[in-house]
Amino acid sequence: MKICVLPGDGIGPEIMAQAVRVLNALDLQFEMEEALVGGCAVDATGNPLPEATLQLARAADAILLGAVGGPKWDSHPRNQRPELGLLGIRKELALFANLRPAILYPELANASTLKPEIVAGLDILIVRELTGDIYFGQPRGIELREVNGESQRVGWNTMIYAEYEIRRILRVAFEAAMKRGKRLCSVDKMNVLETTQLWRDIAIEVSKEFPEVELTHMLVDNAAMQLVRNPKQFDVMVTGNMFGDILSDEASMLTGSIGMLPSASLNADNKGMYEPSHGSAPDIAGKDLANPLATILSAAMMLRYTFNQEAAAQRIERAVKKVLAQGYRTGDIYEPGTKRVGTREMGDAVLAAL
Ligand SMILES: NC(=O)c1ccc[n+]([C@@H]2O[C@H](COP(=O)([O-])OP(=O)(O)OC[C@H]3O[C@@H](n4cnc5c(N)ncnc54)[C@H](O)[C@@H]3O)[C@@H](O)[C@H]2O)c1
Ligand SMILES: CC(C)[C@H](C(=O)O)[C@@H](O)C(=O)O
Ligand SMILES: [Mg+2]
Repeated sequence: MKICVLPGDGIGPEIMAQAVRVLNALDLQFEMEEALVGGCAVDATGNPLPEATLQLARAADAILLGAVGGPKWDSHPRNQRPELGLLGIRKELALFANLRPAILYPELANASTLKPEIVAGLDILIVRELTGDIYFGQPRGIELREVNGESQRVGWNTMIYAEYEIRRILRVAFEAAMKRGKRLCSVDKMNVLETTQLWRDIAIEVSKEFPEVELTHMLVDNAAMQLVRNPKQFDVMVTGNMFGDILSDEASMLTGSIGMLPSASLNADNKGMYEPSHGSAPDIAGKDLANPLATILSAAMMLRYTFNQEAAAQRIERAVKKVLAQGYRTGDIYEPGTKRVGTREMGDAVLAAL
């Protein structure tokens, strides 16, 4: 089981260290190799995704990523943006299916931004398309154009989906729904955008292959509202790259914190990159404050989806549940009466629970 470990920037190395300790505590044989991606790779090589990193990622069975980016690189030219390292791996490895489970651990009911009775038992899976949409669409750019009789800078991007891209992510979502509550909500903006009119048409076509799943459609603005009004109406949600980015951050707060939301980014062969849904959290980086649980839970997803080690995945998930029951909390999920711990201590607690 070869794992390419990419700690990245900001809190990335701190949370990754805890996930690696947890993996090493299992009775499994991993070969782990670390490489640079993001801002640290820009600093070392000028390239957010050095060729050596890409090669290692290709050669590995799975990739574990911390986070990339930070203010240090905000004024770098666009081809040196740390985020390009992440987007580059997703695209190069065709990791088109991003699974983001938003699950409320009962111990965190009070950490949720919603009332306990609205979120109790929450278990939603957001299936986000990850290699298309406005993120990758061409043409794009910033240039001088004649507007209203004067020369002005204009910025533009292209929201584009080909039929095959929509079809394959819809199939992943329907298959996930088959294994869960058999309800799928497809989120689009078909009232305004042609791209998502096509999305809705194809969702309806693909639904014919899955007659047991109840397919509903929702416009993205309403979906954002419904997520905080009554999130338990959802089982599986499927949407495009950009809407999925936004809705999954929103959903994370229903579970208490973005520091709790893991993710799997899979290709057609279940090769995957596993990453927390949050970013490099520059405001708390280097202070031993970050919540490592999203990364640790991402490692559990890796064991489940790429390595078929369901028992080991559940062992990690039970350990996380246990440390929460024992009252351990990083600052993002802290409430009076619980034990506030740092990143490393949270890792210690998970190891002890294992
Ligand atoms: N997958 C990724 O690598 C990824 C994802 C999102 C953002 N980013 C990048 O991260 C940088 C910062 O972005 P941002 O501030 O918009 O989003 P962010 O997710 O990094 O942080 C948003 C807020 O959530 C908090 N937070 C995030 N993760 C946490 C954790 N594990 N524990 C406790 N608190 C946590 C942060 O402290 C911050 O207050 C940007 O450069 C952005 O592009 C990277
Ligand atoms: C860092 C950024 C490119 C990334 C995204 O938008 O996909 C992040 O926000 C995420 O959710 O993984
Ligand atoms: Mg995001």
